[in-house]
Amino acid sequence: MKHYLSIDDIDSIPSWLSLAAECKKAPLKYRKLGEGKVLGLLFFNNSLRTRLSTQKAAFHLGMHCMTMNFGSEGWALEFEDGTIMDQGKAEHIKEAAQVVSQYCDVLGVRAFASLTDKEKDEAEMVLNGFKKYASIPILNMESATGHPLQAFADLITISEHSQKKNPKIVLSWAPHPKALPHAVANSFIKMMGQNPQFEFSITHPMGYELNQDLVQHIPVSYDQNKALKDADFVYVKNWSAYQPYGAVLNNDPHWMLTQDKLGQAKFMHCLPVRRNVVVEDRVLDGNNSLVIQQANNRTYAAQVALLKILESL
Ligand SMILES: NCCC[C@H](NC(=O)CCC(=O)O)C(=O)O
Ligand SMILES: NC(=O)OP(=O)(O)O
Repeated sequence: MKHYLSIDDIDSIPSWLSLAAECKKAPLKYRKLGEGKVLGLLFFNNSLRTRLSTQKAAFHLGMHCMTMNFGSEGWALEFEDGTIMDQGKAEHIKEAAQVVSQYCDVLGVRAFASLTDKEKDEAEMVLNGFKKYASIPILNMESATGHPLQAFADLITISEHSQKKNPKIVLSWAPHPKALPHAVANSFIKMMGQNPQFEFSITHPMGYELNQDLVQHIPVSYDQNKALKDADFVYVKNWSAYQPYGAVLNNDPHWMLTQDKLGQAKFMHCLPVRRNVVVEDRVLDGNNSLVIQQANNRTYAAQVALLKILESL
């Protein structure tokens, strides 16, 4: 039984990429594989793309899909062991995960970072709670520390649009009114770092350093203009500070991505994006924006991950 919890669960990036291309060309080719199988999707947070693209991927594979907005419709879950449950939490993860495992063959879970409790977030309390107590494979649909379906869709998009063998790819922080998780940036840097042919770097204001265990030797610049020079792909994302955890330190509007800064590069963002805060209209409405293609590739990223899981059952 295989899970898709992080991009470390990809056994071979080239073979996943070619399978994604195959699924994109002939989406129904593997429709027998999931026949009679049920995919359960539990959302503890909002979603447009992940919910619909994963359902579409399941449809392509012949699976039946059951989706629940768990955060608003499920019983509030307790994750700690040995708690006296006389407060707000009505159900323990131990029962919930085992019960769901009887109804489903594969389980997708979306559970963002709290951004208040670093220890629980880093321990992936919700995702790993389901992994521990469910008896079926788990698909990460954005957890506290990673968004591996997004990162794989981003890699598909870059491979489709790259004119060069060694494209220059820059991840740039941008302002945002809210404190946002690190998950998208974390999985993206991990994915880019695994491809030595990419000339990859990160730019953000001082204080927005990401988890050093993931950044490792990837070059980081505090000078956005310098970092973006001659880039082929500019991936924009806001994240809150990692230290102090979850803080919004700086909302300098000068970090918004403009057409002038983008130049000839392709623009990428996972969406949803706040126009004229994160990126100006001209970029999103221009010919160099890949955001719609990225969202389309979410279907094939999910399809490959589900296909690999189904093959392992
Ligand atoms: N799944 C893609 C991104 C989800 C989330 N963004 C958000 O919550 C944006 C919400 C807002 O703009 O209000 C994030 O950054 O991890
Ligand atoms: N990019 C992404 O995961 O979008 P949703 O949050 O809408 O699913």
